[in-house]
Amino acid sequence: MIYTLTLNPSIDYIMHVDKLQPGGLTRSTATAYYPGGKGINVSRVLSNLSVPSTALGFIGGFTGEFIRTSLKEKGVKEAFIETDEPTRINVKLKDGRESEINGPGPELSDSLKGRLLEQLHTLTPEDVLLIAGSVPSSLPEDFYREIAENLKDKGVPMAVDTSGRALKDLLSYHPYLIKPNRQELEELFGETMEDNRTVARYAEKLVEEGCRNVLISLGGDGAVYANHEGIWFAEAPKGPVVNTVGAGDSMVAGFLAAKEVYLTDEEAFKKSIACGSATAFGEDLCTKEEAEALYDSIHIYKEGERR
Ligand SMILES: Nc1ncnc2c1ncn2[C@@H]1O[C@H](COP(=O)(O)OP(=O)(O)OP(=O)(O)O)[C@@H](O)[C@H]1O
Ligand SMILES: O=P(O)(O)OC[C@@]1(O)O[C@H](CO)[C@@H](O)[C@@H]1O
Repeated sequence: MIYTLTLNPSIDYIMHVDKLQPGGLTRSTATAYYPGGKGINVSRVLSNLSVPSTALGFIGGFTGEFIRTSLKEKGVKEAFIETDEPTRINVKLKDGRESEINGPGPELSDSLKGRLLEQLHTLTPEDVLLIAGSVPSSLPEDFYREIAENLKDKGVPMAVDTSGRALKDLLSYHPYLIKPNRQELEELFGETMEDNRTVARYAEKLVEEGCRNVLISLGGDGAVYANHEGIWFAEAPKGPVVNTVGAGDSMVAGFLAAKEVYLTDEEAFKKSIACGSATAFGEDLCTKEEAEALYDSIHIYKEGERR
């Protein structure tokens, strides 16, 4: 079973505006709301791709209830731990650009934290644990490391989509998959990476450090994928960009879904791009059909081989 962990879920409240009036009243032209948080997005896309998963993390209040109900309707299993305070609402403002205001999330006590660690201890090497998103400020900054340390002797494969200190902390635990975007990769190595060849060298470095599958997402520029057998490049399909929130999560879901049905690494890479771009081209996270429609148009090539 794939378990997705979202420490700080959200309702994503999308607000379209013609022109934002800072300090004044702006009337939104259209709104929508979706269950959000990176792990939850991965679970939602997995469900669209007919791959079961269980969503874990902390939720609470009326906002948490909305997430529970939405996941139930989609047939996503969940085993959330209830918080006293409500789950946060993250505002995604669209005025031709995309601006995001993410809430801090509820206070999480030591006892809630302990319950999560106990829950995670029941996972087995046949499972995959996806760790995604920021660590809420009420938890220790190195909480992901604590989780990894706790699972160290259990052989649970970990897929990681986080940034900064949390990402750095997890590298030494040899994750099954990591998916930094360009900015997160630059932050990790303290280098600016202008071209994809440079990105590839750092992806290779991460493989040498023990990450089994390294997916670097490059937004509209596509992606780079590295494992112990080589490095692949892909351009992103061209299309009308409607919403990139969750594009990276869709990418992770596409990769994990492909590996669940034993597709090759190259096919998994292609599927990850198809899912990421299909999400970027739609209002909500991609459906199976939307991702399939893009799959054949994606050309990938291996470093050292003819394009
Ligand atoms: N403008 C775009 N055109 C086509 N595809 C895109 C575009 N932006 C994103 N994508 C697709 O989505 C994938 C992930 O995008 P990106 O690098 O923006 O992830 P991210 O920064 O992790 O996103 P997020 O954190 O918002 O989920 C890309 O590899 C690509 O396949
Ligand atoms: O605050 P975090 O945990 O870093 O990110 C949360 C978030 O921005 O990430 C998802 C998109 O990837 C959204 O659904 C959600 O609002």
